[in-house]
Amino acid sequence: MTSPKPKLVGITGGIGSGKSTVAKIFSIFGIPVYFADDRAKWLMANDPSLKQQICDTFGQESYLENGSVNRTFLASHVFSDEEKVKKINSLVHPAVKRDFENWVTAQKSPYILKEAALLFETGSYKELDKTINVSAPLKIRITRILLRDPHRNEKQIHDIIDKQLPDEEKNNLANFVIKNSDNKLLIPQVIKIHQELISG
Ligand SMILES: Nc1ncnc2c1ncn2[C@@H]1O[C@H](COP(=O)(O)OP(=O)(O)OP(=O)(O)O)[C@@H](O)[C@H]1O
Repeated sequence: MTSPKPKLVGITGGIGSGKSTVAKIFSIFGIPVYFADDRAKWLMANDPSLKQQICDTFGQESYLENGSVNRTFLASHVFSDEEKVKKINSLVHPAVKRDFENWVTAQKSPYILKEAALLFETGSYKELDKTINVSAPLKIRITRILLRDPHRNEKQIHDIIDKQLPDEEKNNLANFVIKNSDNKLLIPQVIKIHQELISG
């Protein structure tokens, strides 16, 4: 007998909102989590067909001689140009979609989580059954990012924030909102959503 397909739940949030932290709490409760942004990086470095497409589009310089991604080249020649960002996304997103679909078929759980920074911005939330937005005040997010990534400065963080939907819009689109300010406990909020997802 085949087990029923798990419910697909997206978890997102602006930079530094704590979506990875919250996703890790769900995974401690035994819920499988697909970290889409990490997986996209892995696929760019390891999927032969995606690597070939990237080389064909942006040149052999996209990879170093040892086969690893040439981050310096991509940062200055691809990620700095909006049209090229769209192009590379049009190569990476289908690869992630296929990889996610393969991964889902192997999961035995009432629901699984897909963690991604741009779930609403890319429209990929439409392929999911439910969504969770992790929300935190901007000031707290910036403080936490500067602590986590000391190499970043506030301007770089604001540049990323400007490319993301505002928190209020994401809260309106999401089925569930987890508040991650300093005075809110995460685990009770995770338990409540977990119970709704397994009973609904
Ligand atoms: N409730 C909290 N209290 C204190 N620190 C927190 C809390 N939640 C998250 N953090 C810390 O804030 C930082 C950002 O959290 P996390 O990496 O989970 O965010 P994210 O939304 O996944 O970020 P990004 O979009 O950059 O990947 C991390 O260092 C994390 O440990």
